[in-house]
Amino acid sequence: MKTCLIVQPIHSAGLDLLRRNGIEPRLAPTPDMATVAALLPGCDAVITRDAGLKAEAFAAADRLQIVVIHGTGHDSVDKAAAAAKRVLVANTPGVNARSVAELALGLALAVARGIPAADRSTRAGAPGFRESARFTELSGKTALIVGWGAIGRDLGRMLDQAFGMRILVHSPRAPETGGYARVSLAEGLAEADLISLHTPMRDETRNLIGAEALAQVKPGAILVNVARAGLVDEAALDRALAEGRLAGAGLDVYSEAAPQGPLVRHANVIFTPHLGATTEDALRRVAEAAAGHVITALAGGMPETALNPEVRP
Ligand SMILES: NC(=O)C1=CN([C@@H]2O[C@H](COP(=O)(O)OP(=O)(O)OC[C@H]3O[C@@H](n4cnc5c(N)ncnc54)[C@H](O)[C@@H]3O)[C@@H](O)[C@H]2O)C=CC1
Ligand SMILES: O=C(O)C(=O)COP(=O)(O)O
Repeated sequence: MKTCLIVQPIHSAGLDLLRRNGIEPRLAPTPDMATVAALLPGCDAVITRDAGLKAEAFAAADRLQIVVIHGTGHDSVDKAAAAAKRVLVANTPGVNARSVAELALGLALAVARGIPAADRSTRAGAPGFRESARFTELSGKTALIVGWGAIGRDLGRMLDQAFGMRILVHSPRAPETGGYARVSLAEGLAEADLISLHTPMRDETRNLIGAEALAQVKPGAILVNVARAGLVDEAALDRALAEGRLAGAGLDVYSEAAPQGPLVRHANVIFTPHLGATTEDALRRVAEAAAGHVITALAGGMPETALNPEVRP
């Protein structure tokens, strides 16, 4: 019997698919790497989410053939350790894009209309919220999409088709922009009323939105980050918010320290706990796609989305 370690819970549809193909899922009780390393000996495959798989866990692997990242971003898996152990790494790109784009849209609207603050005020029975509210429409305004991939494209089209927004695209390597204007980051920041981040986390994108970028934003812009925490310098964002340079920010991803840090004092910052792909629809699709990659690899095949196919000549 082959075994697949499930580092963080996934939709039961993926677990059922594994079992129907003779692969036993083994569920880690917690995703910390010491626990994962203790469970890895004897496992043929791993499915992991944002906890990834780190070098200390790879060190414990004795028959591991494939690690599948449940999702798109693969920054959480140690690729060098995988290569050293000749373990395939695959992800499920694009499968969750619609859910993530919908959350980005939701965060943009929630900031634009102060929905969480309005809810808190209503529940507290506090008077005067309506009278003091000064919010804005998205319609007819300009959106900058940073990273024109599966999610950025989906969001850009929704903002265009549903709100008539002018779409600017900053994505240096994207082959096409669907006819929308391609801009430098500085040009986009200067013009956009909504800035939405959809690039992978890499060395080159770390702190992409830092003090320099935030000094260039159009006053009153909204920032949405549903990509990765490291794209935004949180101290610089805190200063920009304190100085009133932004209307607010919607953050699905943020540093571990953020919920105890200065950003929470801003009522116009909305946090969601990495919920972009957490819909019944996306969770089911991604779990099935991840299980499919495990089944393919353990049968001797190459998953279409393998990130390091060279480990198996
Ligand atoms: N909050 C959540 O639950 C989720 C977050 N994500 C994050 O969103 C990211 C994007 O996801 P997808 O759109 O599916 O990926 P994708 O790979 O389809 O698109 C990424 C795009 O970013 C562009 N890009 C790369 N470097 C860039 C740079 N320096 N500046 C501007 N653009 C750059 C690429 O050319 C590509 O067009 C993922 O890497 C992941 O980190 C993805 C899914 C769920
Ligand atoms: O796809 C991604 O990169 C994500 O961040 C979503 O991850 P998840 O499927 O929710 O574990």
